[in-house]
Amino acid sequence: MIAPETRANILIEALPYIKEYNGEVIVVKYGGNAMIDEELKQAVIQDIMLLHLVGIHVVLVHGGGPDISRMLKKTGAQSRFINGLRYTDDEAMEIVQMVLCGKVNKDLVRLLEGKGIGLGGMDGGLFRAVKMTDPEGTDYGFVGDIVDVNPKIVQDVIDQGYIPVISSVAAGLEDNNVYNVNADTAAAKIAIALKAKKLILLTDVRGVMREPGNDESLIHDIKVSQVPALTMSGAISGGMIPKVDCCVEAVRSGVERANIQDGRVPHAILIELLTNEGIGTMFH
Ligand SMILES: Nc1ncnc2c1ncn2[C@@H]1O[C@H](COP(=O)(O)OP(=O)(O)O)[C@@H](O)[C@H]1O
Ligand SMILES: CC(=O)N[C@@H](CCC(=O)OP(=O)(O)O)C(=O)O
Repeated sequence: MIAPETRANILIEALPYIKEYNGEVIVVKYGGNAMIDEELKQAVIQDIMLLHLVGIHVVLVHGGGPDISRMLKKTGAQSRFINGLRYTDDEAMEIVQMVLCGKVNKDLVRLLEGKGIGLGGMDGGLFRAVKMTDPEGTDYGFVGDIVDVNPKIVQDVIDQGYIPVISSVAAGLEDNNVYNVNADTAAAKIAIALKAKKLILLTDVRGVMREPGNDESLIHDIKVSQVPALTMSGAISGGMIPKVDCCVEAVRSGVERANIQDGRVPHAILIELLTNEGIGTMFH
């Protein structure tokens, strides 16, 4: 049982942080690997609701990679990842759109109990993408690189007092295709376009590790200028590659701070934003 004075003190301790973030946009990316447990999902939703009610404009961008892989498996298709991105053929693209814009998006919107509005990258011209390429000429199929962001629809939803819940698909800029976009990248793009104060990427590890798998090697904070050396060391692989890249892009483009943190910790968002217990890896 917590004494009433202690409870009041906890709230008062949060006051400077609430003042700092009041009226600001915070983009939270909630990854599929941290979404598996219903109790944790509920804790994430409670955090977002609390922040919303104290006047902090949370924009939720979600993943759903494991759900897509499960659904692909049901159809007999395999999932293949290259540099942390899903190779997406046209059949996979249909599943990606169904799972992300349908099941995952609407489940989160429902949990927000009337406060959430679901948006896909096609809504209101939010994201336009071209086919992803890289210097090696890798073919990723219908994986898109967002080249144009029109955040008006998201700002309108915020201005009307709702919480935007965004899925990472995009309309083709130069063709009629729909593209699959990594959700971390989509979160960074929207954070930049909305001039968000902070980008938080929730995942299933404590943050960026110097030695993956060794929790003791967690890097607490990192200057974006230090990232190339870290990448060269080979410490960053798989799904961590797009995460690190997009934190760097966000910070370089004016987002004050980007954080990669453990979505398996209950109330990780509140701990990061409203206490002095910074968790995870902070990019600045
Ligand atoms: N240096 C590293 N530090 C931490 N995790 C790493 C690192 N390199 C690779 N990873 C992997 O990246 C994964 C997170 O990416 P991903 O599975 O795509 O998460 P999400 O579904 O949350 O987007 C971790 O579970 C871990 O296996
Ligand atoms: C291009 C690409 O890889 N797209 C991702 C989109 C979903 C996503 O990013 O989900 P998580 O955040 O849960 O990993 C995919 O198809 O899995």
